[in-house]
Amino acid sequence: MADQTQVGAPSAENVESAKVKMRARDVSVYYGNKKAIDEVSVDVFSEYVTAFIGPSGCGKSTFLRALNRMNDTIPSARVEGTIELDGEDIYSSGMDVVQLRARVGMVFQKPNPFPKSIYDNVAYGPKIHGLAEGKTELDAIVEKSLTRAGLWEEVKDRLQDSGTALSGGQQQRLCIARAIAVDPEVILMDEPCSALDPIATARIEELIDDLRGRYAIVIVTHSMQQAARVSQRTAFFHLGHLVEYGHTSDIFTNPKQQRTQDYITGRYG
Ligand SMILES: Nc1ncnc2c1ncn2[C@@H]1O[C@H](COP(=O)(O)OP(=O)(O)OP(=O)(O)O)[C@@H](O)[C@H]1O
Repeated sequence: MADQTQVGAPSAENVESAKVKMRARDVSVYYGNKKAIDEVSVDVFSEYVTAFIGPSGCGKSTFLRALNRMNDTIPSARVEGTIELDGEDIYSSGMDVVQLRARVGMVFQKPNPFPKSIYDNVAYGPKIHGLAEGKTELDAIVEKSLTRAGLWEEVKDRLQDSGTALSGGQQQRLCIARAIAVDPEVILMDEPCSALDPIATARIEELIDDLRGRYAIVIVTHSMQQAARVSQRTAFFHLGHLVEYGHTSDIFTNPKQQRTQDYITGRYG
C-alpha cells in the first residue's frame, strides 16, 4: 500500500513554503469495466515539480489526465474520488472545463503546435479567453510567454513563420509557451522530452526548473534520471496503484517499499 500519511504532510524542512495546489483523494479511473487507477491519493504542491514514474501501462498518463479532466474526451473513461484545485472539486457540475484546462495546462509527449504562425500559436489561448485588451497587450503576452519558455531570442525575428517549421525541441518550448500564455497555475507534462534529442531534453529540463517558481508542475517520465534531476516529489505507480510518494531524494535513495526499490534498481520496468 502507498505510504500516504506522509504524502500530504509537508515535512518540517518545507512546512513554511509547501502549499497544496491540487489534492486528489481515493481517485479511481476506469476505461469501461477496466480499472486503470485504483484509489490514488496525491497532493501536488505549488512551486514544486512532482514526477510520476513507473513501468509502462501502470496508469501514470491516465492519472495525469484526470488532473485537468482530459479523460472527459475518452468516452469509456470514468473517474471516481475527488480532485480539488485550491479546494474546489474539479469534477463538480459547476466547473467550467475550458477554464479548468487553462488553469491546469498540459504539454504532450509529441510537440503539437497548431499549423499556424509562432505568434498565433501563443496568442490563440489569450484571445479565446479574453486575456488581452488589444494588440499591444497581446504582443506583450506573446513576448512574455516565449521569453519564459526560453524561446524568444530564437524566434523574435520570425514570429510569422509557421510553428511547425521549428525544430522538435523548439516546438516543445513553443507548446510550453502556449500553455503559459493563458496564465496557468498548474502545468501537466506527459513525457515532454521523449521525442527530443539529449540537448533539447537538457534545455527543457532547465526550463522546467526555471518555471517551477511560478507554477505547480507535474511531469510523467520514463526516465528515472530525469525524475531525479527535475523533481522535488516523486510518485511511483505500479499496476494502477500508487506504491509510494515522497521527497524525490528519499524515493531514489531510501525507498520504503520493496516494489519501489526493485523498480529504481532496474529489476523490472
Ligand atoms: N483510451 C484508453 N482506453 C482503454 N484503455 C486505456 C486507454 N488509455 C489507457 N488505457 C489502459 O489503461 C492502463 C494505463 O495506461 P496509461 O497510458 O495511463 O499508462 P502509463 O503508465 O502512462 O503507460 P506508458 O508509460 O506506456 O505511457 C493501460 O492498461 C492502458 O492499456
